[in-house]
Amino acid sequence: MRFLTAGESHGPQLTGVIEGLPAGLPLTPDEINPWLARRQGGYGRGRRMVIETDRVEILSGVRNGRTTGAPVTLVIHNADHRNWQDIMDPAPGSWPRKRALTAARPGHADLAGGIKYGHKDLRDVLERASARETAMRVAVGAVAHQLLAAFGVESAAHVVGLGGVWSQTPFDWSRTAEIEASPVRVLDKEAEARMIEAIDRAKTAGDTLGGVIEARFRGLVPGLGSHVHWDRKLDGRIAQMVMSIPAIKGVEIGTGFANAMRPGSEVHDPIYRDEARGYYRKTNRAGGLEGGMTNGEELVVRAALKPIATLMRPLPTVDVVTHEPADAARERSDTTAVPAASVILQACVGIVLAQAYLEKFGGDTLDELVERVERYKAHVRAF
Ligand SMILES: Cc1cc2nc3c(=O)[nH]c(=O)nc-3n(C[C@H](O)[C@H](O)[C@H](O)COP(=O)(O)O)c2cc1C
Ligand SMILES: C=C(O[C@@H]1CC(C(=O)O)=C[C@@H](OP(=O)(O)O)[C@H]1O)C(=O)O
Repeated sequence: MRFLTAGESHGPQLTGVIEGLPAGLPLTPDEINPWLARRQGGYGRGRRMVIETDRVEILSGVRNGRTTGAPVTLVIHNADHRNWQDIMDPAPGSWPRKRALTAARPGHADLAGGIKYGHKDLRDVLERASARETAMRVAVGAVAHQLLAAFGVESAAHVVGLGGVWSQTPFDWSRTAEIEASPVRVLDKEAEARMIEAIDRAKTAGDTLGGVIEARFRGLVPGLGSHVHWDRKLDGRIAQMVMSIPAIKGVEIGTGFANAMRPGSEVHDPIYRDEARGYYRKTNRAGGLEGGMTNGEELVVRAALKPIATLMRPLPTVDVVTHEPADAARERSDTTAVPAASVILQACVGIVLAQAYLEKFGGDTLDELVERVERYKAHVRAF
């Protein structure tokens, strides 16, 4: 399964094309729209999220609510486009353009993208660099999760830390509804209040915040990915996907960073087996991955999100037209996007896992795939 996304933040729409889905997968907008709503939520988002109510349209590859095996085309319209039509479509050759952005924002793609593609109006860069693109990636991730659900895989995501405040309440599968109801997607109520205060303080100060997020998957078969070649190792593929999410600057599997400072005897998860459970571990510091493969334990992926680059109290920069010192451009912006990013992380890791299932089990129809997965589960139990 592969996919492409296209579309600018303030253009008419985002488009996604997914190729390689099996036939027979139940799929309607109802499976995707709740993911889009979850991604739009979260305390600390800017006014753009008030303008948009993201809804997906499925334009190809599905009939009667099931995939046909043909490429699936997804569309999400940008409601804000109506306010940006003339800005997005300036007369050819006109300069200066309306709302041209020339004071490159430190931390955003503006300067490097402007130099690389020869744009002096850095809006030509930001329109595609914008995390608006993640709306379509989450839609693709929702489709991936439809597939994972057919194999018995469940997932969840939450915020571990935000703006210097750590949640002290560990993740709990029986409390995912509380995570969904929390404005900052944490279980720890005291931390939640302090995170909200931190966001309010940052907003008043014209500043922004980052944080740490976590996605979890259970029900995965062991042996997704492979140890035999670098580009088939699942941890590497997950890291690539996760690092491609805007503003994510670190990725961790299990307790990866803490493990680095402990002796092996306190890190590696001893192996047990009984008839009811098969092979299992009492600890999961490896986060469900060993040797580039799932090991049958819960997959735990963490990521570090830097603070939003656009500051209302701007940092020093240089104007790329005048070459004079300037204050960085100020655009309508989020104060933090950490809660939203946890949903993006969950969706995106789901894409890599769905790809790994399709590679391992093949098949042109969902029925074939499910049958092969079940047969493999029997092999795992007997091994
Ligand atoms: C959900 C989400 C929303 C974001 N919103 C903003 C924003 O409003 N303003 C901004 O400057 N950056 C925002 N970002 C981050 C930028 O898109 C990102 O920092 C930029 O594209 C540069 O890429 P890099 O941080 O990966 O290097 C957001 C990121 C995510 C994941
Ligand atoms: C539009 C989304 O996020 C945007 C990501 C973003 C950025 O620079 O990455 C900048 C902001 O865009 P705008 O200038 O239109 O307010 C965010 O709102 C979204 O998540 O759907």
